Amino acid sequence: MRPPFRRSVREHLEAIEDLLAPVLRDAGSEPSELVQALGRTLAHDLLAPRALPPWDNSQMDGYAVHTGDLGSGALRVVAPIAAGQAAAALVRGTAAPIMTGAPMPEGANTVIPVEAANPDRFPTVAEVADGFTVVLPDSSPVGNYVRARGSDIAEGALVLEAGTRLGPTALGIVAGLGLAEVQVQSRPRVLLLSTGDELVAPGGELGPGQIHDANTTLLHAALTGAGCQVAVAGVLDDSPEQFTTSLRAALMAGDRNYHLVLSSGGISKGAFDVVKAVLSTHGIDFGSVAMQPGGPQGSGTLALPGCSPVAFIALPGNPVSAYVSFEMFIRPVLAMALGLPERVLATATLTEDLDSVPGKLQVRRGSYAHGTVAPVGGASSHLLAALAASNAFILLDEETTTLPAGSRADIMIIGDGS
Ligand SMILES: Nc1nc2c(c(=O)[nH]1)N[C@H]1C(S)=C(S)[C@@H](COP(=O)(O)OP(=O)(O)OC[C@H]3O[C@@H](n4cnc5c(N)ncnc54)[C@H](O)[C@@H]3O)O[C@H]1N2
Ligand code: MOO
Repeated sequence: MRPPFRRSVREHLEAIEDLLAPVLRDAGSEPSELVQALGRTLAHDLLAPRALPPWDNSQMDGYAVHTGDLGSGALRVVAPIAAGQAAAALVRGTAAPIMTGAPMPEGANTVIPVEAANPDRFPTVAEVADGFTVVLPDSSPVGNYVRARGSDIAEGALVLEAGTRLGPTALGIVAGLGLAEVQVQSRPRVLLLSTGDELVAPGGELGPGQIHDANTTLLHAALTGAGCQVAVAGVLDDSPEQFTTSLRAALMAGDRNYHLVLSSGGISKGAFDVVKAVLSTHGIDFGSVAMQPGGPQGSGTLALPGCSPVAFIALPGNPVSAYVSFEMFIRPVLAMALGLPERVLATATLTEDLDSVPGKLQVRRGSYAHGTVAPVGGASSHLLAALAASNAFILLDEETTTLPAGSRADIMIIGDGS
């Protein structure tokens, strides 16, 4: 057992990075169908297996012609080329009706939009058979309204880099290149547990002194939103023996190969703080971080006899403390590993005075809009409704003890937390 640590926010973030980043790097990859890959992270660089467009094609409904035939009077119109057809070579001195996306016939090097033709329409089949002619403008640049082969992406070019988070546009280009599957990073597998004999699952009846378990849902949703696959162990018993037995059973159940175990509660100075009591002798360091809320923290590689070693992060039990800790220490590491957008840091004009504890980063909850941030709720870490009404954290650094209304405050935009 090591003595309790005292860390700055930066030091604790570095400790979590050191713990988690190597584990996430080795999480492996798997194939995924395209829409199922939405929000997942590309495992390898993706090179274009073919050029896009795969051949020169028309950007307009019009006439495909050779520029050398313009300005020499009416041209005989030949059979039209539709999208999805192979085009016959253009005979010099003729004009081929061509539809948007249809392949350019060999021998044609420009497209005249139908609106610029005289007459400004396409002939019927019978008119073509009767020798329909068209008068086109005297000149047109070579390549006008022609979408050249490979002008979107050349064959073999890098389309998407490994680590790209796949959104609709990335998936669109993958589909456009004709690929039905994409190799994505496997989701980190997280085992989530809460502690506290006072906790009852949502939907359950409360006995005296009991409250509903908010953290399991809060952290489950936050982890899922950050690209993890979560297994819920539920609320483990507060007695050290029962806790150890249940934790071992949870680690051995399911597919077992967790990348991270995340707990909330049971880590401060209470008489029943079981997580700290049991795990400090099994490889987990506990201590305090200069942050409020989220002061008590634990982290390390859990070495429970009979179980494979696994990264373990112990968050404090107050719901706001647990969520702030997730945002400050866990999400940034997941974001780095999975290519998630990082939280935006900005400044905003504060609407009311705020006080802060010296020596700690104070993380207050706020509502941010149009360059202004209004504190929501007080500093207390049980204020779950105020957290839900916030879209930003207001960050008051270690040196700040008071920040008056009207001053610029540092904020971190969390949106709806997803
Ligand atoms: N003497 C001291 N007491 C406390 C200290 C301290 O330094 N000295 N630190 C306080 C701070 S700060 C925090 S944060 C909490 C952290 O306590 P624990 O991690 O041991 O958490 P618990 O005691 O189990 O619970 C704290 C609080 O949160 C509620 N809780 C816990 N889990 C859930 C859950 N899943 N869903 C909803 N609410 C939950 C629990 O009922 C308690 O009210 O310690 C302070 N005390
Ligand atoms: O850190 Mo506790 O998180 O201040 O409530």
